[in-house]
Amino acid sequence: MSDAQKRTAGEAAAERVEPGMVVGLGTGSTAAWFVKALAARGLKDLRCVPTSEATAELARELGLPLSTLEDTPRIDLTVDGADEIGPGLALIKGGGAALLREKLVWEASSRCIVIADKGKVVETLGAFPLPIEVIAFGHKTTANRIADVLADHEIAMPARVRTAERGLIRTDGGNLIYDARCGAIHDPSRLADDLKLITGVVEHGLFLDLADEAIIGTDQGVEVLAP
Ligand SMILES: O=C(CO)[C@H](O)[C@H](O)COP(=O)(O)O
Repeated sequence: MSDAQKRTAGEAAAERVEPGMVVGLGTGSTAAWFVKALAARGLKDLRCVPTSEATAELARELGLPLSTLEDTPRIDLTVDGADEIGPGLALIKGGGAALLREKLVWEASSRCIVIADKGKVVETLGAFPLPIEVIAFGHKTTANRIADVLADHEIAMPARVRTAERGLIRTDGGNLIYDARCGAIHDPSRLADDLKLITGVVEHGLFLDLADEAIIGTDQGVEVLAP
């Protein structure tokens, strides 16, 4: 993980924004570099839709004009980080627990750019634990059903609820996150569909067919990847 590479990617993505755009602001350390670089450009008439309370706070501090998905349901361009970038720009996201709002904003966007350091690019998704957002009510029952789906995908390890020192992590929406140590996800599309069918699962961190472009920061500059 290289913060310099994250910064390179974030700054390059900020150059893609034009005055007057509605911009989706991602969450995480790479997205934060984008937000800072965007604010530094001082573009006129932007409206920015943050994907988390943390990003909203950063954007507010930097003086970026904020909006909501309710007030601006169509977004021109979203720029966000990822935990893994696989073939076809299939992604794992949600390491920062913002996957639900992120996916809502991505899906409302005409164009999505994923930004990352070089270490995030993988041949097969799944080394990074797959985040699954779950309603707190009955979450242990939901976890059993998630385990059944994972077993059907030859993933033996049950997903684990995400905790911090103060107890269970809550998302901005008040839900819980389960992390599934998949190892390798051989059929991301089928796994995505199967997880979505579980009552109690709100969303999962597989972002498939959503990224239009990846800007990867390297020590030499940026690499641009297409799906
Ligand atoms: O999906 C995310 C948050 O939910 C982040 O984009 C992802 O975790 C990458 O974070 P970072 O840029 O800090 O490595």
